[in-house]
Amino acid sequence: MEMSLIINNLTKEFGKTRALDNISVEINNGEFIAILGPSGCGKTTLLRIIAGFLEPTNGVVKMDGRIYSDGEASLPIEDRNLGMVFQSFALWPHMNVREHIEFPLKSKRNKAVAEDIKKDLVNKAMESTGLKKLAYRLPGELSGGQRQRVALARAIVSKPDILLMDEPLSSLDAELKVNMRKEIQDIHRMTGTTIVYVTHDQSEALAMADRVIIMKDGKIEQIGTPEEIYEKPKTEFAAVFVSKCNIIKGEWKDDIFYLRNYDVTYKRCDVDRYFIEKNLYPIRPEGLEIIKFNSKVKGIQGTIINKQYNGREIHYTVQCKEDNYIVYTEANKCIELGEKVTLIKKEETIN
Ligand SMILES: Nc1ncnc2c1ncn2[C@@H]1O[C@H](COP(=O)(O)OP(=O)(O)OP(=O)(O)O)[C@@H](O)[C@H]1O
Repeated sequence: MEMSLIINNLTKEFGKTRALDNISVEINNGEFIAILGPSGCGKTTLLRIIAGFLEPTNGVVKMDGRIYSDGEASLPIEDRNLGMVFQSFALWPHMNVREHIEFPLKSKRNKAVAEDIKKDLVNKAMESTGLKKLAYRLPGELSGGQRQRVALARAIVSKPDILLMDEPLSSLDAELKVNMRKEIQDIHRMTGTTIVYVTHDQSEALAMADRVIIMKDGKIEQIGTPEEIYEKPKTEFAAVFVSKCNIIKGEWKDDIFYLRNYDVTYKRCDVDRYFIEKNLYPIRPEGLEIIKFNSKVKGIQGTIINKQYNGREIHYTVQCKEDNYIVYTEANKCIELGEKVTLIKKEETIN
């Protein structure tokens, strides 16, 4: 596949704060990329540099061979063919839906586009976002989800090379969020646009993206497909942030892991070298089984200190000596708060 957006050794410093620390990534044409990380990790800074709102301290951003920024020269924002959707959708109260969507086509760079083509582009953008019937409504007469769709339609109308999205769903309620995910995926499929999507919500990133970039402290921790990121985390941070892994301490000797504090061993499954070097074993919450305390069974002993019913599953927090572990079980399993239990690693667990 043809490379589209190339980011090379990108660094951004604000005074003493290094918001981006030597970031390199190549994004394919038409790819849906999620940038995932906690608050302050540099996601927005990366997006703002791609957009052209910020200049990097060092490094290069190139789009289809064209230099966007290289630390010296910089292509002005209006000459980068971008669509943008941000957390606050910034709609003008006096402009109706249709006028909002027409607006980007009135810019200088679209001057040469014929009126009937513009009309066609606006109609297509309204159709793909389901806004046709609402064309003459003002923002104040729309629901949150409908306003978000106007922002999306406005961003895609001029067929951008890249669509940049910064936490676009964060102000919507839970149900609407899940519906809008589907709409964004539909738009991606229909338009084939490259999408760079910033979020701190791992379920959003895993659900929609072709590849996920996990960031921490201005650095890339891991890049991979949602499956790779979830099933084969390569760092402790990726394992905990995305898969909610329990990080069990102990010691590796060849392919056997000896747990610290317990007379228990685990055989090596698909555990990344990173964890072996650090004498750790990451286990996802569904990779442990809870049984009522049984001193004859070799496992981690602990006490249930929290229980959350979650529909299909129950999420338990189990206090085991100095560590707390999270375990998900089927909802029909009945273990009470305060009960003593034994945790056993399921055989089939990948890690
Ligand atoms: N204009 C600025 N001046 C100084 N420091 C800044 C500036 N913009 C960002 N930073 C710092 O750079 C770091 C990265 O910020 P950034 O906004 O990229 O994080 P983020 O991952 O998008 O966080 P959030 O999810 O909270 O928006 C933070 O430590 C932030 O305080």
